[in-house]
Amino acid sequence: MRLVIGSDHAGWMLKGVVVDHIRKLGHEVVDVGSHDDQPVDFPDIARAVAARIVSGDAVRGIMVCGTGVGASIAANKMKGIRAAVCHDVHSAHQSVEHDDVNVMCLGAQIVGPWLATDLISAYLDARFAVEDEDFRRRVDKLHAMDAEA
Ligand SMILES: O=C(CO)[C@H](O)[C@H](O)[C@H](O)COP(=O)(O)O
Repeated sequence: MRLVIGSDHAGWMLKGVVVDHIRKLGHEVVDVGSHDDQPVDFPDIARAVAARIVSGDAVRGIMVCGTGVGASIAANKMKGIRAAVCHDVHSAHQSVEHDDVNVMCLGAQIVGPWLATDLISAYLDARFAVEDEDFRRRVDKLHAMDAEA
């Protein structure tokens, strides 16, 4: 899978761990920064991550900030993005299976590298249950909300 990943200054160190893990799993990574601890605004990076998905350049994304919260708020402003903070393994896979989440957000101030790699594995192994009528209908309603906005 081709993935896009981004972080702000609070998340860039964990982003390095995440990128290494994703590559070890055999996925391709587009890294849109940050590459150091110089302060940057998470909405700018979230926009860059989201844009790659909306354009079709990447299938899914991962965004790391201090808490994951700002990243998810910002990414969800972009049409076609379903972003969620996932700090437990169940949410990391169910958010894809039921809700077709396409940007997982992590908080580097909340999760350590070991949990982060488990979360990434669960997220990347998961597939949207497109055959389930209820899940499909709910996600279609999200698409409709995007179209209305
Ligand atoms: O967690 C975040 C947003 O939800 C950000 O990554 C920052 O950590 C947070 O906004 C704090 O900002 P600061 O410039 O690092 O003090």
